Amino acid sequence: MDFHLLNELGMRPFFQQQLSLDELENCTLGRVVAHHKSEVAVLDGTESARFNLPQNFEQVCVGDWVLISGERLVRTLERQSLFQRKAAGTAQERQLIAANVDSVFIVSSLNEDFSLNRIERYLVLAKEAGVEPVVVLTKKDTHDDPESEKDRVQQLDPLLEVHCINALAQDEVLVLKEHCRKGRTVAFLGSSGVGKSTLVNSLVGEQTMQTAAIRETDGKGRHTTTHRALKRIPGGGLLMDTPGMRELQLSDVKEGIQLTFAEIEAIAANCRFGDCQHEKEPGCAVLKAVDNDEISPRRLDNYKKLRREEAHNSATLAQRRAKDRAFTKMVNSVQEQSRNAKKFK
Ligand SMILES: Nc1nc2c(ncn2[C@@H]2O[C@H](COP(=O)(O)OP(=O)(O)OP(=O)(O)O)[C@@H](O)[C@H]2O)c(=O)[nH]1
Ligand SMILES: [Zn+2]
Repeated sequence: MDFHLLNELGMRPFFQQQLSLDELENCTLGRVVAHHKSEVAVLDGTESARFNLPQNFEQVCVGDWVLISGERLVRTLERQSLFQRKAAGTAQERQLIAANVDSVFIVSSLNEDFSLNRIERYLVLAKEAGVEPVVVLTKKDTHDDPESEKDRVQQLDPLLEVHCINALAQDEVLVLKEHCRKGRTVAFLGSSGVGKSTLVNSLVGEQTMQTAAIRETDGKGRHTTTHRALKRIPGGGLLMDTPGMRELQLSDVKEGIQLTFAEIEAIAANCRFGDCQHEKEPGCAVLKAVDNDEISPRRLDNYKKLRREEAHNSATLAQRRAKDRAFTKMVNSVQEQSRNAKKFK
């Protein structure tokens, strides 16, 4: 195995340590750059090859490291980070979207759409996935006081990396280069029109991006091209570009919420009631912190809203139906009671 080439694809001790001596000697490693129904395209340095997914093979996604023996996929290595989505309404089925991303750029433009709530929502997704978030505020050139907005974002978390740039200016985009260096994998989150493609183009250059396609051979040695969800940035790392990133939902993200709103969760430990909803319960430490200006009302509202959405989306279809049935039953019984009450009047 050529570890120098693999390192450029993101190989590091965390993955290497998972290999047995036997595997080190007899297998090769590759990174999944595209995933079709029953096939994956795997890059092992300069060229990529397609492999059939054996039946009963564990779920694989773009960004995964896989172990290969000859023409056969052996196993997937444990992931360092994972973006995933639970298929709507089912308990176990999950859809893996992107594995082993190192940094995710949360892009938000400094115009009317600018919203701390939305940034917090993306922070939840990043933290849940175990990926380092970097907030990038674009369209700095169109705003009178961009630094004040940057300060507001910084207040969400003093340790958060926040940049404020004009995405069209190549020299300003350089602040993100460190994240895109060789061996690093980056991804983008953000609404439509905020400047994600502009950033990518400024980072890698439109021309180079198009020519950066790596040759791929199929089993018969023919060269083919497929849509790659993991692309190499010329002279740098890898760019995760899968449509699934746009469809991430707030389901099964309890931990992401806890990490994003850590200070609220810590204060909530002092509420009188263990199940305090921080609405108007007596002895609520969170509401007291809002009164004392320690937590902004906006942030508390968004925390509650994201928690409700999380709970709703995480409920399985069966659970939702059961809830609906319980509700109907309750309504019927109330109606019956009221009818009976009238009867005996
Ligand atoms: N003035 C200015 N314009 C920008 C900046 N960033 C992006 N734009 C412009 O905003 C528009 C939308 O940018 P895109 O890069 O296409 O946005 P996107 O996030 O990729 O949008 P989708 O592809 O829909 O997800 C384009 O016309 C860009 O030229 C910036 O920092 N300053
Ligand atoms: Zn409370």
